Amino acid sequence: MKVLTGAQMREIDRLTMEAGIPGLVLMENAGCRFVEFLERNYGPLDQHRIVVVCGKGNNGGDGLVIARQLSIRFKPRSLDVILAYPPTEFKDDSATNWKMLQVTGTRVTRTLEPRMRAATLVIDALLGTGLQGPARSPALEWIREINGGFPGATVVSVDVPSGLFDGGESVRAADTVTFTAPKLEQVVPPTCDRVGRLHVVQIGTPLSLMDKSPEYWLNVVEPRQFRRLFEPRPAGSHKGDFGHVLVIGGAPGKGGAAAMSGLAALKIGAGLVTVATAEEERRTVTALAPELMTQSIGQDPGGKDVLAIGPGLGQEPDLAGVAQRLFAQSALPLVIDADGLNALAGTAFHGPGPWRVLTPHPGEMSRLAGCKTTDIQADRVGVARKFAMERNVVLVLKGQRTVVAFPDGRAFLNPSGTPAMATAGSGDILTGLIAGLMAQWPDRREQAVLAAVWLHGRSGELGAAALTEQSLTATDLIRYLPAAIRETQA
Ligand SMILES: NC(=O)C1=CN([C@@H]2O[C@H](COP(=O)(O)OP(=O)(O)OC[C@H]3O[C@@H](n4cnc5c(N)ncnc54)[C@H](O)[C@@H]3O)[C@@H](O)[C@H]2O)[C@@H](O)CC1
Ligand SMILES: [K+]
Repeated sequence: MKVLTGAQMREIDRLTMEAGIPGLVLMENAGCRFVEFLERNYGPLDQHRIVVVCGKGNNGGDGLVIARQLSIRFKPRSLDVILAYPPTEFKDDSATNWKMLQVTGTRVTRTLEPRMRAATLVIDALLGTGLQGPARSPALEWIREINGGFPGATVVSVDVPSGLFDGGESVRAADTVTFTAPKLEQVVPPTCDRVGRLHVVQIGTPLSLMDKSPEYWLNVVEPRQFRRLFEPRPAGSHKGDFGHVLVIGGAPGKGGAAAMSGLAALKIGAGLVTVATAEEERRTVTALAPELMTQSIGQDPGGKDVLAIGPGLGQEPDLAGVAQRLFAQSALPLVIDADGLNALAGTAFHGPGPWRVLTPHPGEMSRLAGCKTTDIQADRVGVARKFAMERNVVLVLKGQRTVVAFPDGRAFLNPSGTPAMATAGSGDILTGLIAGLMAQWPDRREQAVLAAVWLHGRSGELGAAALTEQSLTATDLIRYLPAAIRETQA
């Protein structure tokens, strides 16, 4: 699903209206979809005490539609509209809706009366995509009231939690019902933490307006993109149909990392997995899973379909040289992680053509890109995208909301994951999942990478729910992988 900036959303709205769909219709649809959401998730609505806080722009206009629809269709126990600005400031479609609301006799005030503090639902229609910079007075005071002034209420935001802006104060919503497409601030940290559950509803904007244009290059990962990868296999399948992964890593004392990558590749369905390690680590590998084959680290990688280089590889110059050579010369697709990335850092590497998937965490990314970790974290999407395009690689920048950037300029944000996954070996599992899926799906490698990233995060969420955030360890991700895979078929 596409993600839009506020400016892109305004442009799409403009094009929609230019195409002949009136703004008033869009606003009515927005309000109706929002009320339907409330009915489904918080119904029966006649049991609620509802306060709708409206700004003076079109977001406030949506709030006026919501109040009118609630009043006509549901008769809540109480319904109050608070106007943050004098009603004379409403313009165009919002002004029209102001007139229409008055016909319903709904109670409207400019101040918060003490009885309203007993509200059970607060609708935040103060500021939407028209926000410029951090929220200012008087909207700012209303944001604070919405967050702290209604102790028993659930806050549901219209389109965007009002004031959502990195470095600004905003509403902290339980749910956000957004129109047409997710907006950038709703899906990237730190602002994504204030959105609550995000629901995208359609209000009549033709999605074709953004489908084709390369200008709309940012997306969120959704399981429906890759559900085909987990459909039942043909009855006559054999292990040779599902690819052979070779994991190269496991220096002395680090065999576990390579073994975990190998196990993850097996558990995501690769037909065969071999792990190449230091001689003394080969038993660590087979002890973790007897299904894994082993070979020595210097042995020819021939006969494999995908190579995963780096888990526990260590920093021996010889091994760094192996990683650099394979990166530059191998005709096979490669996944490169950990010490494999450190081997590339500081060299002027450029993807030679066959798939090169790099999976850095922010620290590794800082070494690859030669900049500070704080600069990367300040613009994760921008840094990842630029790097993928310049170096002709697929870049998987790990962290909260992992970014997957492709060399053609498209990027995807992954919504799944939990801080429980900040634990040793979590990255080794991801490397194995990516390699294992790429080996099975040589014609669907993009979907394979996105699926691996999503499943990794979702397994973490399911595992943390069962085991606690503290007790989840990397191999638990593999235990919860089947449940995550099943969700893609739901
Ligand atoms: N065709 C459209 O444009 C549609 C727009 N819709 C709604 O309209 C919203 C966008 O409407 P608008 O562009 O009118 O903008 P908003 O309603 O988001 O806000 C604009 C108002 O906020 C004020 N403002 C801007 N920055 C501020 C700041 N930092 N602090 C305090 N006040 C600030 C502006 O002075 C302006 O009065 C969307 O989020 C959506 O809810 C929907 O009705 C659907 C159709
Ligand atoms: K809002």
